[in-house]
Amino acid sequence: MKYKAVVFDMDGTLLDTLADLADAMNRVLAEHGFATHPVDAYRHFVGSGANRLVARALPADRQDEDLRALCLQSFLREYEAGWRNKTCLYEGVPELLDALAARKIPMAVLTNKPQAFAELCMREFLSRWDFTLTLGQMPGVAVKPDPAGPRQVIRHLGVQPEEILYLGDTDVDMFTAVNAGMYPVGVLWGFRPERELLDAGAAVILRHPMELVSLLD
Ligand SMILES: O=C(O)COP(=O)(O)O
Repeated sequence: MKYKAVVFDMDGTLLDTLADLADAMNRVLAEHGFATHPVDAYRHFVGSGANRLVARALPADRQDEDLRALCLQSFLREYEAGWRNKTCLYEGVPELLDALAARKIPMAVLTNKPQAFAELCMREFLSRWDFTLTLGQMPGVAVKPDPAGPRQVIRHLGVQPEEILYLGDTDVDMFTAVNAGMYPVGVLWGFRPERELLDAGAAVILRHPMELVSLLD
């Protein structure tokens, strides 16, 4: 078998978190008297960490540092209050994780979600499965697509980068896989379109989670 481990992105790949993220940020925007965004707009705001989500959601002419920092704190507070209201596993993900577990394939999560929320989500939605590591965004550590996070995950898994399938739903995820030497697998059930994933280097595109299993044979 060519591939020995699977690393997953979280938001838009394992979990549909879009509505809870959007609701939290829209509450912050409303609090400041700014226009809110439709939930679908957040498909393009999520993926590069909470800092970038806040900056992308704020009005273009209100990007001053202090306001961004204040809104980031408010966003984290609001998200803490509502992170599991509408969030759920994508259809087919439990079956895929069961299939990987049955084959004893080591699994890990690498996400730009703040570490504390990544851990909460793992406990709430993914505790049935054994993950070697969950690595989220931490202060002072560069977010994906920087290769620092992937290197840490690869070390923990104890396999070569080219033996790892990295599944993600955004261009950032594909760049992350390419930068770290992992095999970039784009998924279409998440937040972004196929064209973006292909342009960012996706080697293969999945329409349903169980399609991953054929890459392991
Ligand atoms: O940007 C985020 O907050 C999370 O994004 P990711 O799980 O797709 O890395």
